[in-house]
Amino acid sequence: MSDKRTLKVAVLGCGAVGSQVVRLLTEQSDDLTARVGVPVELVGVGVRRLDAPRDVDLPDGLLTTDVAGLVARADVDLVVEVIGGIEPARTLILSALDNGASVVTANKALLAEDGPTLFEAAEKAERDLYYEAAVAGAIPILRPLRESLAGDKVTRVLGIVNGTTNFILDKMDSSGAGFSEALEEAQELGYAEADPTADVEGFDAAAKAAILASLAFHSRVTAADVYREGISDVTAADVASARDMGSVVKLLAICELRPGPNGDQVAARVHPAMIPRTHPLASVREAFNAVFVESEAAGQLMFYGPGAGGAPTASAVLGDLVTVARNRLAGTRGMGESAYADRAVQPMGETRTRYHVAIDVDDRAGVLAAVANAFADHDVSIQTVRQEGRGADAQLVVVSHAAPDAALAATVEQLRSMDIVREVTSVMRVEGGDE
Ligand SMILES: NC(=O)C1=CN([C@@H]2O[C@H](COP(=O)(O)OP(=O)(O)OC[C@H]3O[C@@H](n4cnc5c(N)ncnc54)[C@H](O)[C@@H]3O)[C@@H](O)[C@H]2O)C=CC1
Ligand SMILES: N[C@@H](CC=O)C(=O)O
Ligand code: NA
Repeated sequence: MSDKRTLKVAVLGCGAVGSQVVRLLTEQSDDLTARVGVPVELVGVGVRRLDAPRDVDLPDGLLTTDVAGLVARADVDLVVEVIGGIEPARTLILSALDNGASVVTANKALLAEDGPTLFEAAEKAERDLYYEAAVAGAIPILRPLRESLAGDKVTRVLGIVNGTTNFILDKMDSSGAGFSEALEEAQELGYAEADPTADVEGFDAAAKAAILASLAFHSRVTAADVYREGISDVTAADVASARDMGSVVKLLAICELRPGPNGDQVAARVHPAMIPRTHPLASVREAFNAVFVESEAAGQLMFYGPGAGGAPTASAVLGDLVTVARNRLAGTRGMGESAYADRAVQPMGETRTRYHVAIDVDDRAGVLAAVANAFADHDVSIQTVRQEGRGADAQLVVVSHAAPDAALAATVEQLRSMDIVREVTSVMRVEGGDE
């Protein structure tokens, strides 16, 4: 047990999350002292500009633009990094660890791009590196994967891990709005950034998928290993087509253990998918997040709550801070990275998925057989076929059984090249039902 009388904390960044971390640290100072065992003292807040407007009243003298100097202070025990992005966040975290501080971060982009460098530095320095806030904000999901489920075998993690895209898709479903209209509303309400690319194109969710897959399957998975498609091409017709099937479109982060030639592989992907309205993830509305975990012994678990926003994210940061502070006082460390399994990553083309394909066709003899043959040519089995309309308005809606994604993509290519197919109007993967 350490004989420290006070734990000194530096917060780097005072934006949406940082300002709420600072507020909670000061407002809940007495409770934090009781929970940790010694006073937790905020000794500095590193910012880019001293005169920027902030959502929190800071005690005098705490702000500094000398962020590197703050991290280098010998008396700082714990550094909270909530600047975001790759640099200078990476250098600051590495320098904090090197100086003997423990680190709490919410930086999913950095963890997904270069997590191993950070974990190795934490290991070398014998310090904690915690990051619960990086995935699904306030929802406790990384700790359950790392600790509560450490005795089980997780086989699948299926999540709605981006609030902005869930809000947009929910709007498109509930009001029939198009993508641009729904995005505009998300921006007006402050969910989406002025530049919403990271959210809308799935980069944010892919970073979170990499972190989830690494922890769930005890392997190193980076953002580059995650197949990614965003929602900017999802049309009102896709959403309506899902509704006709009793389904809803969601941007899903899917991490699975899949059989490979030399044992189980990790498959990690982010893309829009249709899921049945009866699936627990279908009821996740607006900007909420949820993560559905399947494991061998526990079965199915669902974690739900606010996945974004300053205060919810700060809640997760403070939870880590208390744990890391307690560890530090006890002279111990929590479990770091667990990458012993070292599983290979399965290429997307080999990953088994299911497709929903809506096709405008001429309603004449032989059309159905020709469409079915296109699927058969790629060894893809059809689960259901529905015909809507007649004559020039005929539409076939085909849902496949599971097949390698490359075979399904090739089937769609072939359909697009066929004379009897006027247009392939909707192509989307299907999740959450029988394979
Ligand atoms: N906002 C959210 O809902 C969530 C955010 N996160 C993560 O939390 C982190 C922070 O996000 P936000 O607070 O939303 O971002 P933000 O953009 O509101 O805040 C970042 C702050 O860092 C400051 N900053 C930038 N460079 C700096 C530097 N060199 N030195 C000192 N300060 C600097 C910026 O001026 C800004 O005030 C990011 O890693 C983000 O991915 C994680 C979960 C949810
Ligand atoms: N931009 C993210 C914020 C949290 O990570 C989201 O919309 O979910
Ligand atoms: Na979380």
